[in-house]
Amino acid sequence: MTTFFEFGLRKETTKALTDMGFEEATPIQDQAIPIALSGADMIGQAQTGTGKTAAFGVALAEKLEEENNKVQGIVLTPTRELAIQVAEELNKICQHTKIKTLPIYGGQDIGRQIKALKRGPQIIVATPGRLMDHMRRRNIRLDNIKMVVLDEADEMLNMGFIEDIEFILNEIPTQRQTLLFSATMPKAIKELSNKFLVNPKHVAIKPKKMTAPNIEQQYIEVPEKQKFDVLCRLLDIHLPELAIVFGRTKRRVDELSEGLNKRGYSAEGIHGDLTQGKRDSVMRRFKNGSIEVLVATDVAARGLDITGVTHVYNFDIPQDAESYVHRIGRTGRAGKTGLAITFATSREMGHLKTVEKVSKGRISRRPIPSFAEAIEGQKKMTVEKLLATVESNDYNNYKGLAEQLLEEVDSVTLLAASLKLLTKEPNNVPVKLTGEPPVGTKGGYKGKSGRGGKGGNFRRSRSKKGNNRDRGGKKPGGFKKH
Ligand SMILES: Nc1ncnc2c1ncn2[C@@H]1O[C@H](COP(=O)(O)OP(=O)(O)OP(=O)(O)O)[C@@H](O)[C@H]1O
Ligand SMILES: [Mg+2]
Repeated sequence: MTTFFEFGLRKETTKALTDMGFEEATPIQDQAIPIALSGADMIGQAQTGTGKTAAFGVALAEKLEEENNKVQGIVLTPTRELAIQVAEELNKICQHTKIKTLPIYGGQDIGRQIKALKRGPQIIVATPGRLMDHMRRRNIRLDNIKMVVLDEADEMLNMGFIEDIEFILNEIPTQRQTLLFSATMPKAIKELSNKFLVNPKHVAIKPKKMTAPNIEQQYIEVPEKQKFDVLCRLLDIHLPELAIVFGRTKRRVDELSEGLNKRGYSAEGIHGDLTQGKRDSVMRRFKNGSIEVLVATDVAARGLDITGVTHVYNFDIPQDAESYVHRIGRTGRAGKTGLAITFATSREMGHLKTVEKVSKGRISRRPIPSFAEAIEGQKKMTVEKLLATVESNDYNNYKGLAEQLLEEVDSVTLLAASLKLLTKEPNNVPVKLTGEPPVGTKGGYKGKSGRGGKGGNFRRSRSKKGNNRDRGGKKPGGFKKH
């Protein structure tokens, strides 16, 4: 394994990486950093959670001029949350230099962004739609751009951003360096790279399977109507630190988060119809642990790096293998382990097998957990909490009361009653979700063909019919959301 010192980086960059706790380069960093530093165009592919951000971040930190207050680097991301996160990571990597990174994305006050742009950031991390707004208003000059990074390039194509990306790239001087990153690289990427990259070097850390090795993958065959109860049981059994539950549509996400709250879980939803303020506050509270379950559409499937996500639940099976790989990749990052569980109805079993085959991982079958197992899980949690309180030594105010009670009731009875009180027994508050058609069968959504990978027409035509899936930056009528 290579340490960052071996790349011959300037000391400001190596110091920042050390401050960030990075000791050795990950395999993608090991291979991509020297190529990016050499000035070559590059296509970089490596599994989720393996440090692609820092791979291009280090190159940006090294190659841009800190004394020059013109925008010299642009990173495009498919979602707003990812733009914010990537900008944060780049600011960390550049913390000992004068290089500043600004995220610009839809839904945020444009006046504020204009002011921030005037302060002269060297790097901009943007969603395509909002960057184009600024370009049209001439708030941003792109003639000093030296390096362009397309993060999650394939997703930007899936979302129908192809014309926007072409428009943006056509406005940037051609002597720039262009880098393209993702964990998945479907064929459509080839056309884009043929058009906009010059003799790109391919760096692919491609193990046998697309999914990261430290994610345990399971599925449960469960009828649509039982999914919600099964999810609650699993949450009680697994006791995740933080969990992400993926639902297919915005309505689904709303109904699921409402239902989970009714059953006593602290859950919030995130999807593209919420205001940016709400999206930001949900993400903030999830990151700081005040929400335990994030319910999300695919808007949260790509790139998000949230420490503490131990479990991912595909409440609705993803549309295709790529979506599966990215969704489950929100756990098991940076060497940590994670558990991903996918629900499939009997009619979706064929689709599940296809996802398993294409992603080349093994998804093992698990039975529907019982109510008794759920109670056992909760009891375990109570005992853990109780023992932690014993350890903390912070109960002396209660000792007198305990002695009084022990004069009346025997110790086992008292403790058993206390344990019952402390245990959140699974409740059965009725929760009704609107049914979703199965994926991969007639009447449902079709795997790949439904993604509109090339032209993006899918997105627009579906939205006209009132589909409320969450892939797509363009509202009917051609407005852009991102
Ligand atoms: N060399 C390193 N040593 C230790 N941790 C690292 C290193 N490089 C990156 N990380 C950490 O690993 C985590 C995942 O990195 P990152 O988000 O860049 O992954 P990614 O490859 O872009 O994944 P995805 O495909 O999901 O976008 C981050 O928390 C990051 O800070
Ligand atoms: Mg990433």
